[in-house]
Formats: sequence, structure tokens, C-alpha cells
Amino acid sequence: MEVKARAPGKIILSGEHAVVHGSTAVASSINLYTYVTLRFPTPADNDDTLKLQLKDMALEFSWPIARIKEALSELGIPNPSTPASCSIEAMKSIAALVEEQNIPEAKIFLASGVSAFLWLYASIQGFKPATVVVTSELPLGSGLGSSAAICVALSAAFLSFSDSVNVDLNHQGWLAFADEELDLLNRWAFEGEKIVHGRPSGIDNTVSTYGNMIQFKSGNLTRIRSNLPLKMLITNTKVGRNTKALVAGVSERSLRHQDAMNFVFNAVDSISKELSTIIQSPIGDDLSVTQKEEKIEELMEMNQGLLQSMGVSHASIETVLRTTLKYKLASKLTGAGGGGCVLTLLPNCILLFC
Ligand SMILES: Nc1ncnc2c1ncn2[C@@H]1O[C@H](COP(=O)(O)OP(=O)(O)OP(=O)(O)O)[C@@H](O)[C@H]1O
Ligand SMILES: C[C@@](O)(CCO)CC(=O)[O-]
Ligand SMILES: [Mg+2]
Repeated sequence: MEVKARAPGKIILSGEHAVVHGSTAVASSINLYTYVTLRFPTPADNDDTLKLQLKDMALEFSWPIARIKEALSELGIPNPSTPASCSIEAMKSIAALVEEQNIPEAKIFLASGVSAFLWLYASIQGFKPATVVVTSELPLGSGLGSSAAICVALSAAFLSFSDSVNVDLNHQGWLAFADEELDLLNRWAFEGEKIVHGRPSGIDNTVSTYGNMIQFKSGNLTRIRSNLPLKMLITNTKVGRNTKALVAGVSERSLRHQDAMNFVFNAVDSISKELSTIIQSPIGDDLSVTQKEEKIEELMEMNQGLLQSMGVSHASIETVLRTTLKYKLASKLTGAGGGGCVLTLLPNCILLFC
């Protein structure tokens, strides 16, 4: 028995970091995916292990099921239909299980993803032998939501074998979860994201679960439909960083300068709301596509300035900003910043060479 699941990465058009503090943010899924294959052995295989293969990294991890049971069975593993956070005790046991695998030092950043895998697998599938294979089109730790995509794809693969979930809607050749079941999937993925991010807002797993474009505030999702043919260039600075540390840095700054940071977060909230209104405004209203793009460019510049004041820009991001400005193009970082990817709006008239 085998199932293959996929989940998309994302770009954040406005509101990253501030969304962790209750501001509105706008995000869109992108057509780069993380894929997870789940396979259960047959009795003839005589295999009593849980294996995780990270194909792109050429890494394989393997745990005897008895070892996983010993580590986790007395810690109150939740039921598949009630997503729950990994307790501190369970996290300690999972850290020991990950440590036993001796991840090479140069790949140690994978430990949080492997921990999220163990929590999601044990919670949803229990203590069954299986082989799980992961591949991804997304660059890891670059702002395109690789952590959310793996959590959503893992949760989707694990839940698809659960009795309570019905996967029968056809979507671009893939079976899709019914709408009412996406919430369960999203809540599990959020629990995985917590292990990677520490304090996620939930925007990344939500846009990866639901796809298309969303407006997100304080855990609440509004699905939005763009009436603008927006084209974004994504530049990867290839400067590595870690979302958990960046999110923690912004929280520390907001504790040091509460009033000032509240103004920053409120300004981001207004920017995201205005951006969302422009994107959704009907074609043929008072403003032309070019006028709407000019407004979006200005909002992106303002959002980037506020991200800089949160302390999450980086010299490599500034280089991209300066380079695109030479061509009168507006850019902003996307995702957690500190390196990673930068978005540049490509106005439609450039694409038409007018
Ligand atoms: N395909 C994968 N295989 C294994 N681990 C992964 C994979 N994708 C993501 N991860 C885990 O997620 C971590 C990256 O998550 P992080 O949140 O720092 O960056 P991101 O999600 O790519 O960017 P952002 O959160 O800014 O959108 C990796 O270090 C790894 O632990
Ligand atoms: C930086 C952040 O706002 C977005 C990361 O893609 C973190 C989060 O919302 O969880
Ligand atoms: Mg992430």
C-alpha cells in the first residue's frame, strides 16, 4: 500500500513577522512542491522499522518500532482526529531519537524537520512500520515555506490512511481532501510547524493547505481571489537563515520597544489590508492595471522599510533591492528574511515590452 502527497510552497506578499503579532498578512501558494510517499511493508518484507528517506540530501534515517514505542508510548500520543502540541517531555524523547541518527554536522539544520516528522507520524499513524520518502522542489530555509510544505505533505500522507478522512475529489490529476477535512490537515501541519518555527503564526501551513491566495490574521483565514495578473520575480540570495531565530529576534525587539513596535505592526496591518483590497478590486474599476501596480509597488517598499525596522533585512537583500531599483522595480523580502528570497513586482507593461 502506498500513497503520494504533495503540498506547495508560498510567497508572502505582505505582513510576514507582523502576522505573528496579530497583524494581517497576504500570501499566495506557488507551483513548487514538497512530495511525500508513504509505504507500509507487507508481512513478507519482515521489516519492523520506521524509515525516513530524504532523497534530495541522500540521507536515510531508520528507527526500530520498538525503540520509538519505548521513547514515546508513555507520553500521551494524541489521537489522529485531535491535533495536539508536542509536550516538552515528548520533544526531549524525539530529540534523543533524532540524535541517535548522527545527522552529519553540515546537515544538522534538518533535525527540526526530522523531529516534526516523528511527532506527526507517531501521532497520526502510531507505532507501525513504514517507509516515508521526501523530495522537494523548494529551497530549504529560504523563505518559500519549505517547513510548512513538508508538514502539510506529511500530514496529508499520514491522514489519507486514517479512517476519518475522505480523499476523493479530483484536482489536477491528484486526489484532494474534502474542504471540511482540510481544517484537520491544517491543524496537524501547524503542530509540525511549531516544532520547526517555535512560534508560527500559521500563515505558511494555511496557504500550503488551502492553496491559491489568502489573507490571514490571528489564526483566521480569508480565501481571496486576485483580479490582477500579478507577476513576481523571486530572487534567492542563497544566504541561509533560520525562521525560528528570526521570529524570536523580532519578539525580543518588540519586548524592548513595545510602543514603537506596536506602531510598526499596525502599519503593516494597514498595508496588508490595502494590498488585499487592490488585488481583489474588479477589473475595469476606476484604476488601470498600471495604477494598481504602482500602488502595490509603493506598499511593497513601505513593507520592506518596516521589515528593516524589525531587524530582519540583510545585506544580501539590500543588494537585490538596489539592483532592481536601478530598473525602477520595487522589491521586498519574503518569508522570514535574514537572507533567503526577495520578491520583485514585474509590471505587466514590462512583460509586453511597451
Ligand atoms: N524537504 C525537507 N526535508 C527535510 N527537512 C525539511 C524539508 N523542508 C523543510 N525542512 C525543515 O524545515 C527547515 C527550514 O524551515 P524554515 O522555516 O527555517 O525555512 P522555510 O520554511 O524554508 O522559510 P520560511 O519559514 O521563511 O518560509 C529545514 O531546516 C528543515 O529542518
Ligand atoms: C516570519 C513568518 O511571519 C513567516 C515565515 O514565512 C513566520 C510566521 O508567520 O510563522
Ligand atoms: Mg518555515
